[in-house]
Amino acid sequence: MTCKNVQNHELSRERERDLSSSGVVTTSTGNRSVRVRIAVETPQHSGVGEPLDYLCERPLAIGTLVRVPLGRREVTGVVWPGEPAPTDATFELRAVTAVLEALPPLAPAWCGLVDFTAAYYQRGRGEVALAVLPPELRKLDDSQIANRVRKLRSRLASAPPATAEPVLPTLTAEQQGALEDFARIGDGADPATVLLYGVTGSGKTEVYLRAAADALAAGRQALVLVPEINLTPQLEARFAERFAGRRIVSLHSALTPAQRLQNWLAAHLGVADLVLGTRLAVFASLPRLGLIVVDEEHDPSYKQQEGARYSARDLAVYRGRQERVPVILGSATPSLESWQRANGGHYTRLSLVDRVGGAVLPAVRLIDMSRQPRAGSGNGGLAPPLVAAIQDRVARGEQSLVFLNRRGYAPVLHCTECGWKSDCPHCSAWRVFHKIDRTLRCHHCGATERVPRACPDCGNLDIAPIGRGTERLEEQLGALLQVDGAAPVRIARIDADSTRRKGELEARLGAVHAGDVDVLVGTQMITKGHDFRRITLVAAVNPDTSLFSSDFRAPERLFSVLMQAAGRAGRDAAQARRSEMWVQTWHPQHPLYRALAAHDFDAFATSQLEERRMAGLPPYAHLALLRADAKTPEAARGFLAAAAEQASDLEGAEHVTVYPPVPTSVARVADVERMQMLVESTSRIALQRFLARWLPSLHELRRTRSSADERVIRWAVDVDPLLI
Ligand SMILES: Nc1ncnc2c1ncn2[C@@H]1O[C@H](COP(=O)(O)OP(=O)(O)OP(=O)(O)O)[C@@H](O)[C@H]1O
Ligand SMILES: [Zn+2]
Repeated sequence: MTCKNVQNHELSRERERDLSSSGVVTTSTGNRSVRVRIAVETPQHSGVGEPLDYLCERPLAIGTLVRVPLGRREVTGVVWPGEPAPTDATFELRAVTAVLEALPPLAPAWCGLVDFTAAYYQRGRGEVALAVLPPELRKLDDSQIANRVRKLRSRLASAPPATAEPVLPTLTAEQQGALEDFARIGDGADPATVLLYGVTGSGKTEVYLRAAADALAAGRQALVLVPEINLTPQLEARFAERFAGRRIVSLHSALTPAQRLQNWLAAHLGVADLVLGTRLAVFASLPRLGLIVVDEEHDPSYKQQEGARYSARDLAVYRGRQERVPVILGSATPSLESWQRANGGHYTRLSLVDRVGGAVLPAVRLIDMSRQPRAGSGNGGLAPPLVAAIQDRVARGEQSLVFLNRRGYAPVLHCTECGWKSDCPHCSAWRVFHKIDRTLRCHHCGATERVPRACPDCGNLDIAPIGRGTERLEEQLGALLQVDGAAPVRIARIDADSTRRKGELEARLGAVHAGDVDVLVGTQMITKGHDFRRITLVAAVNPDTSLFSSDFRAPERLFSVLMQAAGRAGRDAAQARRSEMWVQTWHPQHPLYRALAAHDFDAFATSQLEERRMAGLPPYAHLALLRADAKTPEAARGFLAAAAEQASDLEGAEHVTVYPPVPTSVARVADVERMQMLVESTSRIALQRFLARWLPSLHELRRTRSSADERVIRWAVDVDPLLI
């Protein structure tokens, strides 16, 4: 489809608005037809975000899926709420080609969620609607969908095998109290949003399970969101075990298109009782929705980073209010946004301050690296007391977890002779050395090359890695931990590289849970959510790198990652007292580490919120980022500057501040230069209104800047951006 076709359609809609009629027109063939408003997927750059009008022989229920012509293609669309534009009998609208009747219509509330998402994140409604439906729905015709529905229904005709009633653990007093409070506040006409603030290992999952059981018992469906479902097979298993007689489906991007459609259908038809999914599952169609849980609500992966850049956590809260369903946001380290809302009474805070079974949180040990032997003295940058402490654990048959948020062997290779470094020719970034397959890989554009035998600039044979990633850490630990005559130390590495093959992650986690691993090495993948039972030592070997980042959210993220990592140690009460969290740092006096050592989230959050308030940053101000990509930095900057110029003339401009364009943190990726411009307002509504006035004109601005040195490849807006 070309933009022109869309525009033509749009233009004719403009003309239609001038004329009114009963909504029934006579087409050239004499059939009486009604107008229907249909959301279709139009590309964002076309500037057409609103549903389009079509003709149909009969009225269609809101939420019905249809096939309609759009430009030269035929596409899937959804009958949308709202009045079609008044009719213009002289103009012939195009007709709906097919009605997908096998599928019950989507609920008006679902359309409302999409409407909100589109308006809030400044995208087209049709684009959002179609992007969040299973892609298969766009490909199948009515009889194929009917087939899928029939198969699903017949497969589910028999009730799931009834199994023995699961044995429920006796609730702790805190869990009991939280559930009672939850039931009480959930009873009112306006179900509450609850922030379940529970320290790591306090048994938040049990609270979710009970709340879900109540919703199911009341004949409702429960939606449980998790940050990354493939990281939490354990959670899936716990729900499956607890609700053995119920239908549980998962919704996440790792499913095959056919599975995703099937699971989505099970939710939409109301046959699934429980939906467990990642951020996209917030859009699941759930006719009997009765509860929404957002586990690890602080997790950055709830924010979509392309297309409509929505926050599934925030949409869950919106959806709960709209559908009058209680929402539980759970975390040991809530986002500062949620924490502040709880402080302000917008959310009800329920706290679990103790770990289950009397387990205590691990003692935090800050190792001052300036007092340790320097790297290069054979210790691989690992403090000798830490190595000794891990050795002790190995000898006692306990597990350790060593955390480093950088994969690969070394972040850069360099030539000791001429100073050459392994930069990426396409990005403003180094290419990472992966020893396992002797490649240099750019983690931004994916460019991969064999490691050169000699320096490409001077031919020197002596090229060496600088710094360390998880692959090297694994190698160093292997060398340092092995004691002569002792059994080999079993080290497992879990990161995106080591778990690329299907089943590999489950296998490695399984080995850890089974006790077949002594030391677990990995990236953030291993620090969140897992209920490890045998880990008594957690170490963060290089957390300082994010201490002085320019991103104002970096301290919040670091604190949360470290607290979550610490939370993997000592979860079994029997081992808790000898559990430790080690932090290698050059800044042991830093307030962030001090708060960590005291396990004092409240103190940390309070001081961060105060800093944010003084600096006028979220949650006290509201932000949007306008980004532009172009072949040259000048073109990207020029576009943003011109956009800022336009902004200054708009109504409501006095309520927002538009900052000058700056390069993004990695300014060039795959030969594309990226610039961004921050837009800020103390009022969320003022910002929303302003963006809605401003952004439509940028499509035109982009078209007019067409000369080779002015052209931008794309622009996009990110409302409530997480990464600045
Ligand atoms: N009432 C209970 N009685 C006995 N064991 C319990 C009870 N509640 C939870 N547990 C167990 O306590 C452990 C920790 O619970 P859970 O994993 O839910 O913690 P969490 O609060 O989600 O922690 P994290 O934030 O670290 O993920 C689990 O092994 C769980 O089975
Ligand atoms: Zn690159």
